[in-house]
Formats: sequence, structure tokens, C-alpha cells
Amino acid sequence: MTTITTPVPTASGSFPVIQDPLAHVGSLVRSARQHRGLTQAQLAERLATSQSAIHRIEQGAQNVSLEMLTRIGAALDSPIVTLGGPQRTHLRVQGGQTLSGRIDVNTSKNGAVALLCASLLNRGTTRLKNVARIVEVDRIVEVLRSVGVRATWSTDGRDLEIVVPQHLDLDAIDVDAARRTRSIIMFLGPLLGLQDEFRLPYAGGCDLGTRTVEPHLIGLRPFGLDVTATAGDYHGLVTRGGGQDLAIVLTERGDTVTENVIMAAAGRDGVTTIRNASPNYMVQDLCFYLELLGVRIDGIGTTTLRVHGRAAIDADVEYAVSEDPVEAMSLLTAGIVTGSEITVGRVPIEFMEIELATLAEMGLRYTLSDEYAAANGRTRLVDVTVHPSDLRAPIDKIHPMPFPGLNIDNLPFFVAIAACAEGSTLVHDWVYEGRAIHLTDLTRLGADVRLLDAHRLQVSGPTHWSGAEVSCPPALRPAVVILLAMLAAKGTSVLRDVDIIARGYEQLQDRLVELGAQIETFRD
Ligand SMILES: CC(=O)N[C@H]1[C@@H](OP(=O)(O)OP(=O)(O)OC[C@H]2O[C@@H](n3ccc(=O)[nH]c3=O)[C@H](O)[C@@H]2O)O[C@H](CO)[C@@H](O)[C@@H]1O
Ligand SMILES: C=C(OP(=O)(O)O)C(=O)O
Repeated sequence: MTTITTPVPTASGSFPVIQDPLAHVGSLVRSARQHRGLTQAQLAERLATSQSAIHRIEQGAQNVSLEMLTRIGAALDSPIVTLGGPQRTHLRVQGGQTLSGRIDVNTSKNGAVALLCASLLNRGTTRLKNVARIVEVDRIVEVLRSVGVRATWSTDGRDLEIVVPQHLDLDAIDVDAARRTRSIIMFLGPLLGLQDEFRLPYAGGCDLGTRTVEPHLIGLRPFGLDVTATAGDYHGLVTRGGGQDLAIVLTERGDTVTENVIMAAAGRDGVTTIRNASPNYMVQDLCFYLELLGVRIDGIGTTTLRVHGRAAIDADVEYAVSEDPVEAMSLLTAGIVTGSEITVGRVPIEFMEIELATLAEMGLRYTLSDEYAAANGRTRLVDVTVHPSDLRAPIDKIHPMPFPGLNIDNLPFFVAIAACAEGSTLVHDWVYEGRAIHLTDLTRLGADVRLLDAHRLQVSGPTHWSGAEVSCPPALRPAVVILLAMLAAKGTSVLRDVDIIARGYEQLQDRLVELGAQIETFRD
């Protein structure tokens, strides 16, 4: 959210002075507009004014009344001026509506963050196309900018041009932005090829229980990286070896650890063989980009990769991030739990096949379009239409596996779907120590969801959903699952403190409204 808050006194008791308030307001309007993915003309239309007026406001060349600022804030759903501290955002859902129409899947959070980190390897210009406008991306962009990287959004707010300086100023790193994302850990792989010593703040992220970084450190050690954890940050020391070939076995088939090791391998001369690599969607996105940079990678989509790295990468490239299977699952779930017929367009089918096969076993009727290629020319997409279906509990438990398996980030959606099904479903989240518990909030909406232990949920259905007030759990996917269940729940529900959803979804509530959902945003 982009806001000017009332100035806070500095330690000396004086108020900080904004040098050019009009320019400041203009840049806030521009960034809020771009965050919404609107052109100046589209914003002008919403405000019944001209594009040139918006242009002047954004340039800081026009006086703006408080009334106009309030209207801009309403049009962008982002208060440009607030009094006091930051406000919290809540959703009011009028549930029980049938949805209809088509909704397209956006590009993925996890692909985007990997690509942003990988852009550090390139001395040329990287242009990432169709980047999702989500908070997780903003955080990494903020971190990149803080160390001297030039990251510029295109005027339509969809593409990001990245130019990396000769020297990164890691001392100036935006610690606050870095601490709020786990993906900062993926700076290690590219950095070790660039600097002999560096400090990085600890990685943060959702509250999912303990998530180890040990596999990253083990996987990067053969590249000469030694990391010690000091108070609040990682201290990396690199001992350079020659350009000899390396063979690395990952102790976990994790997505970001695979990406980190691929990036380390890409930034050095020599061939690195990586075994037990994750072939998941974001890893493939990363590999496709690195190939454009001239890094040959054999085995993309398998668990053994051979990366033919290059110490000097300098290429001007354009890469389109591919579609998000987790968003696809989220949108399909919206249709399923509301018993609606909707079409979810641009579903990356390779990464949804097991989910769809499991849903078919549960009685879901759906139809698939012919396949077509994503903008990256590599990922296969289809449109999936779900039809209202009588769902039954699957015979076997539902559990995730590293790709090709049911995606762990898609598992939470199966809890809401199982709650709609006749019978009892065991959902086993062996991966995360603390994600399953957040799904017990579905009981507030009438579901029978029992936590058997930290990893297993027994879900009995079908549920007669009813509206309730729930505070958003501090975990992205469970938060969205609860919102989707509220769409199914007759009556009024309130989901409080929903900012976490913007970490991984762009304008989710507005897009659901376009399908016929009744969701209203309000603030304290
Ligand atoms: C930015 C990004 O891409 N984030 C994704 C990435 O996070 P990321 O790669 O950071 O996931 P983690 O490394 O935290 O792995 C998730 C959990 O799975 C466990 N684990 C993983 C692999 C394995 O073979 N054995 C094992 O036990 C880990 O110990 C951890 O508890 O992968 C996760 C698992 O797919 C996804 O939920 C995240 O959305
Ligand atoms: C757990 C997730 O992501 P992250 O790794 O960014 O926390 C997620 O996307 O659900």
C-alpha cells in the first residue's frame, strides 16, 4: 500500500520535511497506479478526467486537492493520504453467490523472485515481462534497488527492466525489506560468484514453522562458500577454486535450494552436475532465463541437471515469467467450493496434472481446452472449466510430494475442497511444521476440520458453510483458503488483516468480484 502518513517527529523532536511535496505525491500516485497495473488513461477514465491531468499529477506539476487525492485513493484502492499510522485492510464477503465467467492465471510469485535474484548474474540488461505486481516482488525489488541495482517498471507496470551495477553496495541493503522475505536467501548463489565476502540479513517469510536454510549452505559449500550466522545476518566468505567440474548432491529436493545452487553453478566457468534437483515450475522458469543468458543446462524438468556455467555473463535479454500453478489451484478452488461453472485460463498444465487427477477421483467434472504455449514459448498452458459436481472424499490420504507430485502450496486448497465433499479425508502435510494448524480456522465457517497432529488434518464433509468473522492467519495459502471458503459461506463473513494475501496475489479480491463474488474492502 502506498501512503503518505502524517509526519512522525524525528528523535530530535522536529518533523521531517518533504522537499517537494507535489513531486512526492506524484510519485506515490504513479507507484500506486502501477501497482494496480493501470495505465494513466485507465486511471483517468476511472476519475472522469484526462490522461494529461494524471500525467501532470504524477510529474508533480499540478496542485492536487485533498478531495482529488481521496478519489485517486478510492480508484486505486490505496489511500494516498492517511492520518496516523498505516491502516489495516479487511474484507467483507457476502457469501453463497454462484460465480461465472473466465479468469486468467497470473505469472508466479516464486518464478519472479528467483528470476529477480538471478538477474544479479547478468551484466547486460534483463527485461522480465508480465511480472506479477505483488508485495513479495516489491520486497525483492526494494532490496535490489537498495544495493544499487536499477530496476524500472514499464509504463504499463507489467515489465521490469533490471541493470546491475559493477559494484553492489551490500552495506546499504534494505534490511527491513530483506527480513520480510525468505527469498533473500537466493542472493547467496549469485553473490558468491561476484564477491569474496558479504553479509546478508536473515531470511524471513510466512509463519509456517521452522524452515531450515541448512540445505542451502550444504549445497553451496562445494562452490567455496562458508557461511556463519552472526547476530541477525549471514556472513559469507568465498574461497575460490579453479574452474573444475563439480558434482553436487542436494540433501533436500527443495525449490529455492535448487535455484541457489543452479545460480552458483551458472556464475562460474565449468560444468556442475546437480543431483536430487527440484524440477518444479519456478526452477524451470529460472533455467529458461539462464539459457537465454547463454548458460547451457541439460536435464531441465528432471532431477539431474548439468549446468555449463560462465563467469562473465553479459547479455541483453527479455524473458516472460510463466503462469502460477498455485494461483491456478486457488482460482479453481473458488469455482469448486461455490459449486460454480468457471473457466480458469492459462493454467500451466504440467504442474497441475496430479491436482486435477486427484480432483477427478473426488468426483470433480472439468473440461480442458487444447494446449497452447505461454509467452516464454516453453510452458504448456490450458484453460480449465470446472462444472458443479457432487464431491466425495478420496479413498487415500491427500499428501504433497516434490514435483512431479501434488504441490505443497496447493495442499491447503484441498482442505476446503475436502470439506465440501461427502465423507472423511485425511490431509497429510509432512512438509511444513506449522501450516496445517492455520486451516483449522475453517471450523469458524462451519467446517469439520480436526488437527490430528502438527501435520495431519481429518476433514469431514459436506459442510454447510456459514458466515463468520476470522482473522487472517499469518500464512499466505491458508489465508486465501479461508477467503475462498467465505465465498461458499451463506451470509456475511469478515476476514480481518488481509495484507498478507497481497504478498502472493495481485488484486485477488477484485478479480473474484469480476466472477460475481461479493467482496468489499474496508479499513479500520
Ligand atoms: C520462493 C519459493 O519458491 N518458495 C517455495 C519454495 O520454498 P523453499 O524452497 O524455501 O522451501 P523450503 O526449503 O523451506 O522447503 C519447505 C519445507 O520442505 C522441507 N523439504 C523440502 C524438500 C525435501 O526434499 N524435503 C523436505 O523435507 C523443508 O525442510 C522445509 O521444511 O518451496 C516450497 C516447497 O515447495 C514452497 O512451499 C514455497 O512456496
Ligand atoms: C510458502 C510459500 O512461499 P514462501 O517460500 O515465499 O514463503 C507459498 O508461496 O505458499
